[in-house]
Amino acid sequence: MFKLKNISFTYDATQAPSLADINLTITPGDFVALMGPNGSGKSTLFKILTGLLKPQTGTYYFEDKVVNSTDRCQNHLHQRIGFVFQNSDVQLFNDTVFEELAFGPKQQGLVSDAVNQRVTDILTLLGIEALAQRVPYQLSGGEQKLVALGSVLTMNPAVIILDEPYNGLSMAYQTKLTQLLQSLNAAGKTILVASHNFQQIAELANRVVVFNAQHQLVLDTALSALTAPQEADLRQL
Ligand SMILES: Nc1ncnc2c1ncn2[C@@H]1O[C@H](COP(=O)(O)OP(=O)(O)OP(=O)(O)O)[C@@H](O)[C@H]1O
Repeated sequence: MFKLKNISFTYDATQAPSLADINLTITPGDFVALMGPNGSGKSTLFKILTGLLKPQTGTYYFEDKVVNSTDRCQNHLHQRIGFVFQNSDVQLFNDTVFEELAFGPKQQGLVSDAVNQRVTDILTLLGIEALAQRVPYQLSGGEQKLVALGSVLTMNPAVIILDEPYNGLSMAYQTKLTQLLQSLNAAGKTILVASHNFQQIAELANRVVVFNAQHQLVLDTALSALTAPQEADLRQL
């Protein structure tokens, strides 16, 4: 599904790369956790995968095609990949939560009844029906995170990428999110999650990819194959 070959990315030519020579393959149905210290490059990788940033070197393949900057290619990424940002407020721009969740399916060309049904289903699934007519930017951080997730789910993407999705969520919603992501993965969705919380990761993912402070990918393994010292290191992140 995703294949990265020797990808490097630098925000500023005067600085060291934020991602250094990354090779990574992700297959459909994978549930991958990205871990690593602050600033190691996890969000940068997500922005490359979603087409928001273009790597200076290396090749990025999505569904066996080289990703380039053409509108067609970018639209394809946008249709197939849903991205819940670390700061959800940056991705909410509609006047109501209902409109926020309706925006994606409308763009996909769904008729009005189908859009309304999808939005209602996702509001119910997330337990946020009471927020439907609220203004997104006036919501709490946790509420905004749920709305951002909802706006991704209404598009029914094949891949769901979540950057630190548990931040700001109450315990009840953390549990709900874990169950939801498990059921989405069981239904065939490919899921990538960045988190610093090994405990949460261990309940979810089947694979862990780890970056170091030098922005290199230093470990890529099944969670079940982690050694005790590796697990102890991940619990410190
Ligand atoms: N817009 C930007 N301009 C310049 N440098 C940036 C920018 N965004 C990120 N960086 C730098 O790129 C590196 C990787 O940052 P990134 O946000 O990808 O890390 P991260 O692993 O997601 O961190 P965290 O766990 O803190 O969220 C860091 O050194 C960061 O300072």
